[in-house]
Amino acid sequence: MAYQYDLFVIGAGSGGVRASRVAASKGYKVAVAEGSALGGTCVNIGCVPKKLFVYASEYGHGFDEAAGFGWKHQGTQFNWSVLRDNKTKEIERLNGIYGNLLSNAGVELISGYASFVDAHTVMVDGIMYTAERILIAVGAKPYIPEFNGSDFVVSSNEMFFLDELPKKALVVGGGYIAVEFAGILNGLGVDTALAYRGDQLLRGFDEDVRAFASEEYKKSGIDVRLNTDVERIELADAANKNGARIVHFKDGHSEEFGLILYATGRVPNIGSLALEKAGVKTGKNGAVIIDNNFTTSVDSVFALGDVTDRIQLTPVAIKEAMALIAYWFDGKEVDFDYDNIPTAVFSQPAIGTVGLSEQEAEARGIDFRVYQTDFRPMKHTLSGGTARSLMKLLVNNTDDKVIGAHMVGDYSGEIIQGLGIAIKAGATKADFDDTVGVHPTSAEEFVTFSAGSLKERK
Ligand SMILES: Cc1cc2nc3c(=O)[nH]c(=O)nc-3n(C[C@H](O)[C@H](O)[C@H](O)COP(=O)(O)OP(=O)(O)OC[C@H]3O[C@@H](n4cnc5c(N)ncnc54)[C@H](O)[C@@H]3O)c2cc1C
Ligand SMILES: NC(=O)c1ccc[n+]([C@@H]2O[C@H](COP(=O)([O-])OP(=O)(O)OC[C@H]3O[C@@H](n4cnc5c(N)ncnc54)[C@H](O)[C@@H]3O)[C@@H](O)[C@H]2O)c1
Repeated sequence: MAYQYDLFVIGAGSGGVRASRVAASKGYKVAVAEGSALGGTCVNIGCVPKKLFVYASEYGHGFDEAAGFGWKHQGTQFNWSVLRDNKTKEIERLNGIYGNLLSNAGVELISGYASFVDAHTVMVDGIMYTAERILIAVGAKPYIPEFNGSDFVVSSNEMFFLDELPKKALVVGGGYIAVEFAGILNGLGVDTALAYRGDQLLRGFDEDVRAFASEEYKKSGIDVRLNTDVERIELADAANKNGARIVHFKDGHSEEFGLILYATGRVPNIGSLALEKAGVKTGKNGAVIIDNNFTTSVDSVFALGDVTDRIQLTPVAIKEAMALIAYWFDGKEVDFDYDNIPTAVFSQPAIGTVGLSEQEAEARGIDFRVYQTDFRPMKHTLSGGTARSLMKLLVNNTDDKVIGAHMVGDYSGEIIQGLGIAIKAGATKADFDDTVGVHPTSAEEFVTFSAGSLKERK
C-alpha cells in the first residue's frame, strides 16, 4: 500500500525534531505535527528558559559577593517583566530557528494536535495523513496530585509567564524542578520555602550529594522543610483568585504564600493521541511501552523521549532519535547505553553527576573505594560567602576503573561533561592521576585525589 509519508512524527520537541530532520535529510518523506511551539518542552518551558532564569538569579547573590572584590553599588533593583519578556523574545528566536531547520531539511510541518485513526493513519484538525511509520514523541506534562485546593497551585509551565513575582513562595517537591525553581526564586529575591514530604531532597542521587546540597540550599537562603506535607490550600480572600493563598500543612500549621509551585513529577503526555485506535499499549502512568528498538506493540508505530518514561532528559531523547535513525536506515539493532549518562541539576549550587552513586555501587555488590573532599571555593575567600563545594569519586577496586563522579558546586554541570567522557571511555584512577590539573580550578580536585581523601565507609 502507498502511504503519503515514509514517516509521520507526532511532536516537534527534542526527540521529534531530531528524528524528523535527520530522516528527511536521508531521503524519507517526512511530516511532523506540533500542537504548540516548535522545540517542545526543553526550548519553550524547560531547559533553556530555566537556565536563563538561573543566570538571572545568580546575579542576586553576585551583587553581595562583589563587595569583597572592591565593587560598590548603590542598591539594586530587579524587574521581573524585563527578564520574562527578554526570555520570551529569545525563545521566539529559537522557535524560528527550529522552523528553519525543519523546512531546510524538507520536513513538512503540520500545526495542530495529532491523534491516531489506525496503525498507519493520524488525524490533525480533521485531516487524515497516512504514513508507513509513525513516531510518537509527545513528551511529558506536569503531574499535580489532586487535593482540596490543588487548583490554587501552578506547575513549572506557568512559572515562565508569571504576571509578577510573589514576595513569598512555596515550592513543593524534591526533584530537579523543585530545587532548580527554589534556587531561581530565592536568587530573584523571593522569600522561598521548599517543602518536601520525605527525609531528604533529590531521591536517587548519591546520599552525600543529597545531604550536602540540602545544607547549601539552606545557606543560600532557601527555607528547606523536610518531612513536610500539604493538607489543603485555600484563597486568603475568596473573591481574589490571584491573591494570597493559605496553605494548611499536615502538621497543623497554616501559612500564607503569594505563589505555590508544585514540582511533583511529570507523566507521559498521551491524552490527545487516542492510542487505542492504533492498538498501542501503555504501562505505568501511561508510558508508551517500547522494545529495545523503540518499537511499540504495533510494528509501524515507534516512540521515544519522555513519553516512554525512561530517563527524562533532552540529550537522551536526541540520542534515542539518532539510535532509531540508525536502526531504520542501517538496520543496526539499537544498543542504547542508559548507564553513565552525565546530568546536572541547575540548582544553586549546581550538582553534576555521572555513573554510580555510593548506594548503587553497594547494591550491585561492587568492591569499590571512595575519594571525597569538600572545601571552600577560592572565590569565597574574598566574597564573604560561606558556600562550600563537594567532590566525590568512586573507583572499582577490581580493575581501578572510575565508576562514579559527583560534584556539588559552581560549574558542576560544565565539569561533569568531561568526566562523562572519561568514565564512558573506561578511564582508571591511574588515568585520572596521570592527567595534569588545570590550576587554579575546582575541577583539578578530580585529578589530585590522594589516599588522604579516602572516605571511611561503614
Ligand atoms: C522545567 C523543566 C526543566 C528542564 N530542564 C532540563 C535540563 O536542564 N536538561 C535536560 O536535559 N532536560 C531538562 N528537562 C527535560 C527535557 O525538557 C525533556 O526531557 C525533553 O524535552 C524531552 O523531549 P521529548 O522530545 O520527549 O518531548 P518534548 O520536548 O516535551 O516535546 C514533545 C512535543 O510534542 C508536542 N505534542 C504533544 N502532544 C501532541 C500531539 N498530540 N500532536 C502534536 N504535538 C504534540 C508538545 O507540544 C511538545 O512540543 C526539563 C524539563 C522541564 C519541565
Ligand atoms: N537539569 C535537568 O536536567 C532537569 C531539570 C528539570 C527536569 N528534568 C527532568 O524532568 C523530570 C521531572 O522533573 P520533576 O522535578 O518534576 O520530577 P522528579 O521526579 O525529579 O521529582 C518529583 C518530586 O515530587 C515528589 N512528589 C511526587 N508526588 C508527590 C506528592 N503527591 N506530594 C508531594 N511530593 C510529591 C517526589 O517525591 C519527587 O521528589 C526529572 O526527572 C528530570 O529527568 C531535568
